[in-house]
Amino acid sequence: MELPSIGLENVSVRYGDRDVLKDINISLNEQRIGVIGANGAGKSTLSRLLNGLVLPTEGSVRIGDLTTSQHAKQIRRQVGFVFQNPANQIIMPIVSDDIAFGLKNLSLPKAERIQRVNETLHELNISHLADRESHTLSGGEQQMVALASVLAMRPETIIFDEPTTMLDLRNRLAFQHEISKLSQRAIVVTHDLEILEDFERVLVITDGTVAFDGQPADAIAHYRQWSHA
Ligand SMILES: Nc1ncnc2c1ncn2[C@@H]1O[C@H](COP(=O)(O)OP(=O)(O)OP(=O)(O)O)[C@@H](O)[C@H]1O
Repeated sequence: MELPSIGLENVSVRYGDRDVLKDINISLNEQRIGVIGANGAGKSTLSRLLNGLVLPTEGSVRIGDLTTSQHAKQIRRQVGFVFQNPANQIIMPIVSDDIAFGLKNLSLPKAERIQRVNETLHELNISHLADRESHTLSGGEQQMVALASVLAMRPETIIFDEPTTMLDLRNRLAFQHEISKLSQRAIVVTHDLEILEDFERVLVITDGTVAFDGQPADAIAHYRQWSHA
């Protein structure tokens, strides 16, 4: 799969008189990218910029030839987002309907929609949840269903905002395995440093800037050192 380059050029995000992200310039071409840093550093804001959920106050965010300010709708199809709180993402009362929901917008034939739902449930080892009422799921089960809904859409890039917070060890490993298999690009915001071990690149965000950008082990060492200071 040819992955479009993601570029942030002179990007700042301001809320009121507060600079949450400050003049960020980065180009993302890797397939597995982690984003770590302290609470409130700006990680979620950065991740939300990448599919146009947040627009820059200054500068531009480019996905291939498209910019989030001008091509929000096209970019939403290319860049999926798995929210930290799955309750924000699950829409339909029954799990399999929820996973099928987004597929309707892709104009796929019904048989293919059903097949994709089943395949995705199977890949994530959650086929047993297919007929469950969404509101009766545990937090971790909801997180897996939210993940399935985005995976079923097969976007080129998937952004995960703290995807493992509610997962037990087994589901965390299933998630990690799923990420390692993806042909898509995954950008993962997390406090769970272990899941980034095999990633190609990790950004450390400190106070609205990219304080470190490199290999996972070096980025984690930088973050640990910063946290102890
Ligand atoms: N819509 C908003 N309006 C005002 N301030 C905001 C808004 N969204 C985020 N912020 C502020 O911007 C800062 C960065 O928030 P962000 O959610 O990006 O941090 P984070 O690094 O993801 O933190 P955490 O690890 O706690 O999730 C925080 O101080 C937050 O309060």
